Amino acid sequence: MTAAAGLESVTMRFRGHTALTDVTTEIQADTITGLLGRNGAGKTTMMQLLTGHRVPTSGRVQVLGAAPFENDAVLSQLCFIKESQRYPDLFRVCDAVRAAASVYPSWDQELADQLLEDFELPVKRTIRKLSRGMTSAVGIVLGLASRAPLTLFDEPYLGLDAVARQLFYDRLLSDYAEHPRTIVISTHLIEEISDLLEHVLLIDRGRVLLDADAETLRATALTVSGPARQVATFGAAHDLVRSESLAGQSRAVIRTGTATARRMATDLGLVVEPTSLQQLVVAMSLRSTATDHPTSAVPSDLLGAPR
Ligand SMILES: Nc1ncnc2c1ncn2[C@@H]1O[C@H](COP(=O)(O)OP(=O)(O)OP(=O)(O)O)[C@@H](O)[C@H]1O
Repeated sequence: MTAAAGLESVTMRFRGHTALTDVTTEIQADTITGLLGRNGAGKTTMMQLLTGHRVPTSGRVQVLGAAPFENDAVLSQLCFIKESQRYPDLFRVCDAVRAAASVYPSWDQELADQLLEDFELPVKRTIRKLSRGMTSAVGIVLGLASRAPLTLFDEPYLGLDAVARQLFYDRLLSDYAEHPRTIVISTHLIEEISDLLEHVLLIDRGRVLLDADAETLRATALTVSGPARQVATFGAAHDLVRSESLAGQSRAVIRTGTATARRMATDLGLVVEPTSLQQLVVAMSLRSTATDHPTSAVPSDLLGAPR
C-alpha cells in the first residue's frame, strides 16, 4: 500500500492548548479512511494540516509527496469540504458549481449535474437562502464531483436528513468504485458509515488511539457476555478494552481475532457476538479517558447492544 499523505511526529499547539501531540500516521492511497474521535479530539486540526490551512508547531506533514502549505501543485489536487463551508454572500448554487469546475482539474460536470438533481438542489437559489441540510448537500456535490485525488470531508452532512445521507453514501461508494481516489471523512455517525470505511483512524485528545484497516478491526473485536468470573478470566488472557458488570453478569469488549480465542470464550460458556465499529470506538475512547482520569464515573450502558 502506498501513502497519499502522512504526518510524522506532528504536534499542533494553539495558544494555551495542544490540539495534536506527536501524531504519526499515514493516509493510504485509494482508500476511504474514517477519521473518528470525540468532540475536540483534533480531527479538524488534522484535516487543516493536511490541506495546508495550518503549519504544524513541530513535525512534518507530507501530502502527495510534498509539504502542502502554500504548495499550489499539491493544493490543486486536494478538495476539502468543511463542516460549515462558507460561500460568498451572493453565490447561487450554480455559481458555486461553476467556480468549483474552474478550480478542480478532474472536475466531472456530468456527475455534478446528476448529484444536483439527486439532492434536488435549486441551482438558481442563493446558497445563503438554502436550509442547513441543503447547504451541506452543496458541499457534498462539490466534493464528489471534484474527483480530487485527495478529498477530505469534515463532517459533511450537518443537517442532512437520513435519506440524503444515504444518498451521499451510495453516490460516494459507486463513484469511488469507478474512480478510486483517496477519501478522508470525519464523522460522529459511525454506525451509519462503518460499512463504507476501509481504514479507521481514531484520535483521542490529540493522540492516535487506533490506526487500522477496517477489515482487521471487524475480525479482531468481540463482545463477550456471561458470568462475571468467566468474563474476567477471558479478559485477563486478551486485550480487554472495557467491561461492565451487573448482578454477577459481565459484558466486555475484547480485541482478539483468533479462532482459539473464540473457542476459549465458548468453552467458558460465554456468549460471543461481533462488536460494531461504533461500540469499539466508544469502548476505546472510554478506556482512554478512564486511564487518564481513573476516578471519573462512566455510565454503564454506553456500550449498547451489538449490531
Ligand atoms: N484556532 C484555535 N485556537 C485555539 N484552540 C483551538 C483552535 N482550533 C482548535 N482548537 C482546539 O483544539 C482542539 C481540537 O479541535 P478540533 O476542531 O480539531 O477537534 P475536532 O475533533 O474536529 O472536534 P469536533 O468533533 O467537535 O468538531 C479543541 O480543544 C479545540 O478547542
